[in-house]
Amino acid sequence: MDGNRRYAKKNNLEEGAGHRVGFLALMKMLKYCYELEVKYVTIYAFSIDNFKRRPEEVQSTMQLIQEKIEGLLEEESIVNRYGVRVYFTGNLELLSKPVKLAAKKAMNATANNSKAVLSICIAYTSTDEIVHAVEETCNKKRDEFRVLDTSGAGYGSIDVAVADVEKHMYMSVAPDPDIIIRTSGETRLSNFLLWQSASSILYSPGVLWPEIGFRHLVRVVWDFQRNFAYLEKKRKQS
Ligand SMILES: CC(C)=CCC/C(C)=C/CC/C(C)=C/COP(=O)(O)OP(=O)(O)O
Repeated sequence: MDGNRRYAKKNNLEEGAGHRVGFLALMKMLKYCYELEVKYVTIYAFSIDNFKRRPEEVQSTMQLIQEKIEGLLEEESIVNRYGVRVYFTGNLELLSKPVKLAAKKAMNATANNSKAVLSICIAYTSTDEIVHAVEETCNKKRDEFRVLDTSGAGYGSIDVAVADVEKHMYMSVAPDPDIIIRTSGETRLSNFLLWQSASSILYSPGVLWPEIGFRHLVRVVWDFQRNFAYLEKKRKQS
């Protein structure tokens, strides 16, 4: 969701207002996705690098995020209207207690929703996710090995498969994305889903996030559908 602050500047608004309009754009885009029956949507709400912003900015963005997470639980929210299960994926230990609590409450409250899945990447970077998953995998393998190794000969080498690591990814709650949309004409992934995006197509409309609309979504879905058969063939060959 790139470009909220630039949108605020462009329209002579306060910085925080850019994020508020950005949130409205997010709700609008989610509605379009669910109407088009896109089952999995993942959003990059706040990266670990975003914590390096000015402390007042981090605090006000986090306050907004907390307020909006709590709003997701209202009866008329998009999450409840479309039966969406919400996951917060990231290093949640880096969040303040109230934000962490709000996130956990939202995950519990939507746990029985099954029509779609919304993963909200918060306190997330892909490299952190990979390191965390590798660490968890090694710990698990070591424990399994300990149980099996009665010889006392030590560990030797332990095999690790791609699927072992994937099981421990925060994003194991959703399949790899077909499409990644990053606004503002930026084509960098900025540490978002690096592992999962090996076969994704990247679409980068030149508008700021709050300016995104239905036409951008339709265009990329249309493009994806046209190329789907070709992409599937390529995937199977590789
Ligand atoms: C519950 C929930 C999902 C809340 C989401 C709230 C929300 C819209 C957060 C966006 C925060 C963010 C860092 C946006 C990127 O724009 P930027 O600040 O990098 O803007 P710039 O590219 O113009 O600098």
